[in-house]
Amino acid sequence: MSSEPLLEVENLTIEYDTRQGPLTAVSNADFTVEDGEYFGLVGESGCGKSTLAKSIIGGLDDNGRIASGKLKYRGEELQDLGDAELNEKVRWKEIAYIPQASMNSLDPMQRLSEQALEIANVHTDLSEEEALAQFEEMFEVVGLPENRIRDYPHQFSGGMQQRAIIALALFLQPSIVIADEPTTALDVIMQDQIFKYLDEIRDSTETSMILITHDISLVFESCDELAVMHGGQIAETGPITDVYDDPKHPYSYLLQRAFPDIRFPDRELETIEGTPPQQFGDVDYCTFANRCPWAEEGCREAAPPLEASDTSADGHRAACFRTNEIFEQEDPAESLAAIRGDQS
Ligand SMILES: Nc1ncnc2c1ncn2[C@@H]1O[C@H](COP(=O)(O)OP(=O)(O)OP(=O)(O)O)[C@@H](O)[C@H]1O
Repeated sequence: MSSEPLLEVENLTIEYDTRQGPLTAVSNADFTVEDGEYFGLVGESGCGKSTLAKSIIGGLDDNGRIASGKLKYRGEELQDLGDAELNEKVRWKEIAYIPQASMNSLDPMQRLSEQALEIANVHTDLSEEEALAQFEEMFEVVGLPENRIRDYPHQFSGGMQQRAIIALALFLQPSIVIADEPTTALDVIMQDQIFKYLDEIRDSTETSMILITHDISLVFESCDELAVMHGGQIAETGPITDVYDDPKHPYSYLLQRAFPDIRFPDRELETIEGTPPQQFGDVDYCTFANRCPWAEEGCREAAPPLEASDTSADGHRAACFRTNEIFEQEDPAESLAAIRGDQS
């Protein structure tokens, strides 16, 4: 096995051409996903999560492009590869992408087995028999009866369809599955079940997962590492336990307090005022500054580097000029209450 990290996102900037000029959807994103790791990419709607995910498999919309930076899969640079090369080298076999609203991506006219064979034909030399045997195996991993691979999508419930899609993504045994909001269309019970199966997949395969969601508590429950995105920038990244116990960026601190936490059942949930902004042109400022209770003028004058703070653990980095003051010298809850008190 190669000693290179599985996936490296290096200072990646992605732009869309729009009528108002180039929109910077992802700005200098930087993180690494290792073999077998479950990595959460989290942030509110519009933060750039899907754009980043799509760029990894070369699936950006026609008006989107990687403006700078690198994407490396086991050390090999992907950002300049064309469609044919990406198809041959990485898609499905190495990196599988489950898009948002993926239930609509199943072809209603085709049996699941036929959809699996189509993927296998394009991306592998497997015989029909081998491909179907592999698909049956994955049906079992996701908790579906293997004798139902020849069913049509409409013969499955919504949750079963979602599992069938995960089985399709897994069946060529990729090294990474990127799952973009895999459970948003499902009810809470189904969501729980899907996450239970994702856990089982972790135990029975070596697949890494990039789980994209707006729900930071889901990521805390199911991932090893995470990156919190805001306005196209990575606000904070690191091991789950460190970010959970010791957030170093105001956005992840507030986002964490916007979701229920079993440690603090009586705590009031935070609302984060405003919405993530759209950025045009160079993003040489902190995109959270206009929503951040702690922001100062300097936060609007330069983009803070994503770096370790004075006391952060290995691999734990945040992009905030004020992190040491807010999280080391003060108690963030007290200083937040004081700021809010002053403002009211
Ligand atoms: N094809 C496009 N053309 C122009 N702008 C786009 C395009 N696709 C996305 N954007 C913009 O890029 C930014 C990031 O969008 P993206 O879909 O990546 O965010 P997201 O965090 O995945 O949100 P969601 O969870 O709602 O999908 C947003 O401002 C969005 O409006």
